[in-house]
Amino acid sequence: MNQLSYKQLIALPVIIVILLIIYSSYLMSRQLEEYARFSHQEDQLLTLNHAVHYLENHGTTANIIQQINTISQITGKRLTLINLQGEVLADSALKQEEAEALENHGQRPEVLSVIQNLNSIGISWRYSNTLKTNLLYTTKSLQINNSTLLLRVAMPQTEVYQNLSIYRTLFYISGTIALLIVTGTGLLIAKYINRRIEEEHQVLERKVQERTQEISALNDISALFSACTDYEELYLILTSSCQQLFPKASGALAIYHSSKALFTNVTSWNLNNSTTHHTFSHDSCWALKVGRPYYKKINAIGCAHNTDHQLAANQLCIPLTARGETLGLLQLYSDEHNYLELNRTTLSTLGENLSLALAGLILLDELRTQALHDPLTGLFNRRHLDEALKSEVSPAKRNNTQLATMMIDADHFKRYNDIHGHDAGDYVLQALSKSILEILRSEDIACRYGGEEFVILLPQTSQQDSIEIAKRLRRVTRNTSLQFKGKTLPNLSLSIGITIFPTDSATENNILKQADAAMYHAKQHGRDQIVCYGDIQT
Ligand SMILES: Nc1nc2c(ncn2[C@@H]2O[C@H](COP(=O)(O)OP(=O)(O)OP(=O)(O)O)[C@@H](O)[C@H]2O)c(=O)[nH]1
Repeated sequence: MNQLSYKQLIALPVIIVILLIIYSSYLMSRQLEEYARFSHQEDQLLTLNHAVHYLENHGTTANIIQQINTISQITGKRLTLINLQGEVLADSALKQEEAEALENHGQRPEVLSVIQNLNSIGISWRYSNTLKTNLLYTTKSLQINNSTLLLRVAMPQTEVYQNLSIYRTLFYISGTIALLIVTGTGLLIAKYINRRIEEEHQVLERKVQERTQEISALNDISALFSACTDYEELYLILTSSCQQLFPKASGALAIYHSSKALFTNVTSWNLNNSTTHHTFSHDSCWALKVGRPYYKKINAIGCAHNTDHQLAANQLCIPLTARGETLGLLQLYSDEHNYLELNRTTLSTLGENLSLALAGLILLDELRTQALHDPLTGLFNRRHLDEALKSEVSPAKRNNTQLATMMIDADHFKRYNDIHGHDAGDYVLQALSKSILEILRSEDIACRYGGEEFVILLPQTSQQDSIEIAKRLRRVTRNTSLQFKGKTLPNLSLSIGITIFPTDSATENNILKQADAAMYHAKQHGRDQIVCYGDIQT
């Protein structure tokens, strides 16, 4: 629908106001006429009363006609003296002989009513045949020298209408002024409303534009999030996006470590560096406790994890969850009044996108772990061993250090399975893997090579040191008590082959062959022993 102009908007109310004014003018005019007639009648009755009173006190039969004429001159009204038979005795508007020649007034309504009741006052608005004009007649009885007479006062109605026309003129002038004021005010109000609507419209348009830009920016961020292949990339995009989209806010991202049941800040922006690496528990955040975003206004209760930013006016914590699991916490701080509140929807959407991205990375991690690990023992698998060999040989070559490779095989494992069952075999392989991990350093790499065979890469390790490690492993394996389904299982013996790069002239391609050859040699010579490839070559 086309927008109406403010003139169109006020046209209908103005027409209604004008009609109302015309109608009320008509009513008012009638009221004014009533009022004018009433006030003139009152005025005339006052004159009549005064005249009667005066004549009763000062009038005599001899001077009555003169008195009437005098009063008429003073008041400007016509006075007529009539007897109870209706005969006119005197009239201030006529000569005495003309007055006496007048027809009997006994049937005039204002006279007749007083003749019938001497205490009453006769009033009549009518046409005067004598004066040829409309008059207001009022009549009252009076006592002069013990005789009862009637005094009639008359006044032309033209006076009434003169006053009425003054009243009307005043009314129309004030009405026109009022109409002009009302119309002018209406126009101004309509103009003001129209301007406000226009402003509101512009504000809305601006908001829609901003929201569209925000949505587009969020889409871009979401696309970048989903393209991330590692956490560092994700943190970088989050930090730069938040700084760009919400320049008046600072913030941090914490990741949940289920193993420790703790959150650790992994990145932050516009905050001091101590925020990153800050660790806190689930209970120290209201958002985590209630399971939905928590917005803290100024002076409200803040979260306990927010130790450095307790003074920030506003704080918004958004739990990051996916498939019902808590993955992390997005924290935002701002000293700008209402800033976070105004951007809450966008920040929540950002939080949702971030949750999805984190869930994607966790899944990717799980897939990577599955792809590179052996499901039974949790050690690296053969695929990872190939990669690890390449990445360990290079630094050994570059730094001229030794890389020890150990091939471990459980002795007579087939028999073990046959006697104690496949499940017990699995259990023993898991126990052996645990023992291997226990004796290794963090930089060592343990892999399940296949079946009951294991390979360990020991960077920067000499033959002597690797023999010590192998001995320790055999000792631990021998001494570990194996309890399975209420039974104590016998311990395994191990045959271990060792080769040292580059001492044993091994190359990247034959390290495993040499370790296998040494292990095979151990098998051939009675099992349960450690053989170094270098020793069987000499
Ligand atoms: N329980 C269990 N057994 C496995 C697994 N992988 C391989 N094996 C068994 O390990 C046994 C290996 O047998 P062999 O290669 O003959 O070797 P061995 O019996 O250990 O004899 P030597 O190596 O000569 O001492 C086979 O019976 C396989 O079935 C596994 O994941 N779990």
